Amino acid sequence: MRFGVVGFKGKMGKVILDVFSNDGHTPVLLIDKDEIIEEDFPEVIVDFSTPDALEKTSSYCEKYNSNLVIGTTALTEKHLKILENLSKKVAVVQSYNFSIGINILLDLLEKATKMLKDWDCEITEIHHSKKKDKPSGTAILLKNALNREVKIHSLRLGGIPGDHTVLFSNEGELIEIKHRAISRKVFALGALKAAKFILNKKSGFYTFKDIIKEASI
Ligand SMILES: NC(=O)C1=CN([C@@H]2O[C@H](COP(=O)(O)OP(=O)(O)OC[C@H]3O[C@@H](n4cnc5c(N)ncnc54)[C@H](O)[C@@H]3O)[C@@H](O)[C@H]2O)C=CC1
Ligand SMILES: O=C(O)C1=N[C@H](C(=O)O)C[C@H](O)C1
Repeated sequence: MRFGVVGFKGKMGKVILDVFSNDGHTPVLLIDKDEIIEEDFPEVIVDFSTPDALEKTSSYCEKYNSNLVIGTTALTEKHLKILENLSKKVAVVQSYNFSIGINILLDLLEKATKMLKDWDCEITEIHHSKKKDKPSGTAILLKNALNREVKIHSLRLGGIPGDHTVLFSNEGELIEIKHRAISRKVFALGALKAAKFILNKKSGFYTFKDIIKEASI
């Protein structure tokens, strides 16, 4: 496929370029804060950058009729509205976490929270010191799956790609449900799976959870 990357100079952008190129796909549009390299029209644009880039990303999707995979976190209502409108014209996959493990964990939590409704519950997330947003997008997804008020504890240190733990405890027991991304490649592989999924779709809004359900992982 011909693909574009928004945020191509960033940590995720570089890994996405590597993973997509190694799978035989061709980068034809590269966008970062201060540079645009436009060689051809992309069938899919992948955006792991910053919420401020979204209007530009959306305008490129419209210009080229490109489908969009977006992993950028810290989106507000305004950004979600832009994505909703865009998804009437092209296919959009949006997720705050493109790992398979977290998306399975979301399903498990919906069940666990019902079984453990009288237990205390809190979330911890640990990421590299360069991460700009807090709490992580994934922690917000986990909180939504728990469907109750829970505290999120955020730590920023070193080069950790992404650890998330949900803790349930009563007087005598502690259950820890933990996910660790061992490298950023896992998110790029998820983005590739999403890009292949929407390649020939006309329009619509999807999450990564929809995709792994349909593909049976
Ligand atoms: N959904 C997922 O699975 C994952 C999401 N992320 C998210 O992806 C985003 C990027 O993460 P990193 O690569 O670690 O950050 P980063 O800071 O290393 O890279 C961001 C890139 O975006 C560029 N950028 C800034 N403003 C821009 C603009 N207006 N237009 C175009 N490009 C612009 C920056 O110059 C930089 O190259 C974050 O929101 C992060 O939370 C990260 C990993 C996994
Ligand atoms: O910024 C990151 O690095 C990550 N961001 C996502 C998030 O905010 O949840 C996903 C992953 O944890 C890595």
